[in-house]
Amino acid sequence: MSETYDFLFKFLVIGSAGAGKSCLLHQFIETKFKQDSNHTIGVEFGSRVVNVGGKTVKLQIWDTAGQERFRSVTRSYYRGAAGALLVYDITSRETYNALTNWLTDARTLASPNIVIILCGNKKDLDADREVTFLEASRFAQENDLMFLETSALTGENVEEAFLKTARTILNKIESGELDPERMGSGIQAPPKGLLSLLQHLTHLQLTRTGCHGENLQPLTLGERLLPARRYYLIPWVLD
Ligand SMILES: Nc1nc2c(ncn2[C@@H]2O[C@H](COP(=O)(O)OP(=O)(O)OP(=O)(O)O)[C@@H](O)[C@H]2O)c(=O)[nH]1
Repeated sequence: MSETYDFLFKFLVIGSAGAGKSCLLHQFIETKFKQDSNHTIGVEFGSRVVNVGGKTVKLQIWDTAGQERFRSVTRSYYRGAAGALLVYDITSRETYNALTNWLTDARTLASPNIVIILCGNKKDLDADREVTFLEASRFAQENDLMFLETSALTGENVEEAFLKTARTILNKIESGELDPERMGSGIQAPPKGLLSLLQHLTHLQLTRTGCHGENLQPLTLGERLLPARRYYLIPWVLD
């Protein structure tokens, strides 16, 4: 089934293990709570086409593993992201304290213009709260982030978090602050080139090892293939 859309935005979901990233993605894509969610290994992938500000936008969402041991793998997926959900668990101060590290990674490894929304997840567990709304909203303000408290369990504010981020990116495109033509902006028009058409149809992504043989990275359009590198086709959906 072919889809048409005006823009494709690459999104990341980042934050500490157990904050509820996979459940948020699942709630957004399937409109239901993911029971028995296990730790994510590396990255998982989901996509959904939404209407924002009169435009059709395909959100290509990468759900990353929060566990430290996957950090080097997940970091290689940051490149070219247009938006990110930075997630902590309102019942876990530990996940809140780690936000600064996640934020530094996002700002340095993704595009400098990345639009980030802070999500205080597990809003339904208010009785066990360790982080107040006020404290987190101050953090968001100081760090130029949008902010919502969400619940992947009840679905509260989940759709809003993704749509608010997409709307902000669109506004930046319309005001000229973001250039969708710029490589690495995380924004694409529908697939035209052979590489993106192949990826779009097969859900396989062409990746390569980095300069020193480390981390798999997605290939960008127009990139030349080099004999010293190794190339792999990997599925977009990893679970
Ligand atoms: N009550 C409640 N529980 C939630 C919510 N979101 C996630 N959970 C639970 O929190 C646990 C972790 O959720 P995951 O979505 O797997 O967490 P994650 O951030 O993807 O974790 P990693 O993949 O290890 O990085 C699971 O037991 C979920 O059932 C929520 O909004 N409310």
